[in-house]
Amino acid sequence: MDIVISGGGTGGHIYPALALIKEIKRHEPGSRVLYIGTEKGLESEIVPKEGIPFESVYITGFKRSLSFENVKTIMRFFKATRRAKRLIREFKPDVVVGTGGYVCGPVVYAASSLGIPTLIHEQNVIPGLTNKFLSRYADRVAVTFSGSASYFPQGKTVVTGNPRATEVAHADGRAGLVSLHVPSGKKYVLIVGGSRGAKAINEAVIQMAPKLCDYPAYHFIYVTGEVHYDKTMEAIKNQGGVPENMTIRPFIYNMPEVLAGIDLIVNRAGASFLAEITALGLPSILIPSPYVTNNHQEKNGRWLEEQGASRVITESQLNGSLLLAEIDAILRDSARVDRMRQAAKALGQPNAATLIYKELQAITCP
Ligand SMILES: CC(=O)N[C@H]1[C@@H](OP(=O)(O)OP(=O)(O)OC[C@H]2O[C@@H](n3ccc(=O)[nH]c3=O)[C@H](O)[C@@H]2O)O[C@H](CO)[C@@H](O)[C@@H]1O
Repeated sequence: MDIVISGGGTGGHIYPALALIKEIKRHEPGSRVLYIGTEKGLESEIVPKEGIPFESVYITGFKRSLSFENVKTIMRFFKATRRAKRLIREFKPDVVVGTGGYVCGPVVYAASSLGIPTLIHEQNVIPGLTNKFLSRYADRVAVTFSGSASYFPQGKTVVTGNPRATEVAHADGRAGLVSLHVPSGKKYVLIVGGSRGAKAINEAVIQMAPKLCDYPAYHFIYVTGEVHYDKTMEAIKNQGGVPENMTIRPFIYNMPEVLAGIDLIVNRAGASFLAEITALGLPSILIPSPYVTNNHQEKNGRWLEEQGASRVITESQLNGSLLLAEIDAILRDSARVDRMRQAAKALGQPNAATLIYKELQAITCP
């Protein structure tokens, strides 16, 4: 199955695409793949690192308020569609897939107008603008949560889960910990602010860093986000240095393995991470980003909290002492950890990638 795939801006749209590529290649090793993204998005860095051919189009997102920029965006959309059509005609795929982010707009629209089968994937409970627009043209809409099916046309919408869940469910946790050179026999806490890092979480971690030596049974793996790394390191060093029980990274490229090895995650509430957490049955403390469309991260996070899988802390409540106290309260209580694990696992959809692959087969060989 030869596939053109597009998804971008942040990791939450890119990693589901990469997971789906892995699944297709597992079934059909000879498949050819072309990834179309933007130069500005994280995909221009992540995708070539995976050895996947990458082409870009130039496109920006719509502003929700009235703005002249939107007129420019429409012009860019038509130009990007023309380029996407050229790339698709040259590549001749069997199917074109979009995994969200505005770059999918011109790519999936171009494919549909060329008569090529298309599928889009939605990660969040509340869908993004691009996917809502594309759902009119796509042959299939694969959603992660049954709750989002009502936003899309009936008859072509299927609940599959997020393909990244499948990848994470098969990961080797021991290899993840070894790759980070962390000491053995600890309880491991991963702190990460989504795929780009989060200033508010970084500030809380800087506050709690000097107190971590009081918790020698725990090892903290802390991901700052690429753009925040230098400043955060400087702040931690100015307070007496990196604690012995802390490992700091700007970004983790083997995240599935690392997630499979840890005991607790502190994170934003982005949908791809949540698919991963639930596939593994991992207890979590979630600090939803308040800066996203329709406050959708809080809805994602509260959904897990209601099921008993997570503890949600809002950004306005967040500080270093509260975060450290919550981490300790969960890890000290093994019965609570077990309950959270089971609740998370019950929400996981580890066969998501296979379900989407079957949908792709159905639309390419109707
Ligand atoms: C600010 C913003 O618009 N955020 C959105 C974005 O979040 P964001 O891009 O942060 O997405 P998620 O938190 O959902 O997923 C991040 C992905 O990046 C991976 N990862 C992250 C850090 C790292 O060091 N290494 C690594 O591999 C994770 O394993 C995961 O697969 O897309 C999500 C859709 O999925 C949405 O729900 C979020 O609201």
